[in-house]
Amino acid sequence: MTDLTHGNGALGPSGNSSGETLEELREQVDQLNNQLVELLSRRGELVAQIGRIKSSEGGTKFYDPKREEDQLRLVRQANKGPFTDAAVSAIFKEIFKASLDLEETREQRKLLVSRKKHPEDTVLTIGDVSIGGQEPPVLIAGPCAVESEKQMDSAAQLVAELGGKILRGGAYKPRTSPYGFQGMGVDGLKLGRQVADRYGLQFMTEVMDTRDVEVVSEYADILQIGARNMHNFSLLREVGAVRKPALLKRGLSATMEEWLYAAEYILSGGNEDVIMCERGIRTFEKWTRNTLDLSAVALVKQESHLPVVVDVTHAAGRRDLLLPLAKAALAVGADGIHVEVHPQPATAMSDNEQQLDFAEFREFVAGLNI
Ligand SMILES: C=C(O[C@@H]1C=C(C(=O)O)C=C[C@H]1O)C(=O)O
Repeated sequence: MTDLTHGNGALGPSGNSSGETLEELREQVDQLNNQLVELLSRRGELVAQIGRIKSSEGGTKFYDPKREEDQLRLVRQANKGPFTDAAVSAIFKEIFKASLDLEETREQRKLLVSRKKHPEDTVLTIGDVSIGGQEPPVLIAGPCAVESEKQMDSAAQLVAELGGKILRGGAYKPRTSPYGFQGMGVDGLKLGRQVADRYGLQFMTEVMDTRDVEVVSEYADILQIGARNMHNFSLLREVGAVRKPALLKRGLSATMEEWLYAAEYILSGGNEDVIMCERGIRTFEKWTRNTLDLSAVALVKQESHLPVVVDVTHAAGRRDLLLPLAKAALAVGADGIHVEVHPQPATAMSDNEQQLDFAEFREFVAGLNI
């Protein structure tokens, strides 16, 4: 700074005392701007070179807060005013931010979930089930919660008979009230596994707690991450560290970007087998429990290579809309439908309003024609 203002004589004595006109002063400011831009460009070239060295050494983290802090200290020492140290620091922080963008090339900034990184559809193979790409849509069905051997056995038998491939059933239930049925825990996991095996189905169940990821992985074929846990980054990381497919429900009020970033947590941990599940979002509408966001299904399929399924049960929260919504979901490209079915929904320990009984489920599957 001192060099620029005094060293090369670009500026004469400042202020009106010099007798310079407004135009003359502005002319000098314009010249200085040009010099500043030239210096910034030279600085940018150097930073880009530093970025290339970091990449060639295998680095993926370009941000170096200590290096930035050291520079800020030197800059403050060099500052002779009239700008305050705080003002000069703020300007340099902006320069560091813009410089970081130069270091991280576009290629490196592409997300693992993105089609830009991975243009082909991801097709997951789970046992004898394939999901995604050109595969026919998959039916995921079962009770909301695992409640008993009898309940699970009858539901699984029907799901298998009607062509369902994946049996669902919660052993750990995220209930609004702490006094609501919380699930059977490990006993529920064991029951789900046994019954799924009995009918040649894959078993999907929710994992709510990082401490349960190991035990749930032991019994389940697919780990479900519920809408309320989509923002639970510790859980996402934990699921990213195991080698079990995960079904990631969209959070109640999550944007598509937040939902994709949540999936990125899992993929970046090394677990590439993620199924996205749209389950309705919270809106002002009261006649449905949630609003099914079909544009999210179509758009996430465009933006990402991951399979997308639609949970029609939670999307609307009412039985009369399940079939039309499921048809619409398939029409916009969903890779599967998720629906809850229970032998006696009226006495179910959770979600009585939404689960289909067996007759309704038969009708639903017949209407869906998958
Ligand atoms: C250029 C570097 O990388 C980043 C950008 C910096 C800058 O613009 O000065 C400083 C530290 C890093 O956050 C570096 O590490 O030197």
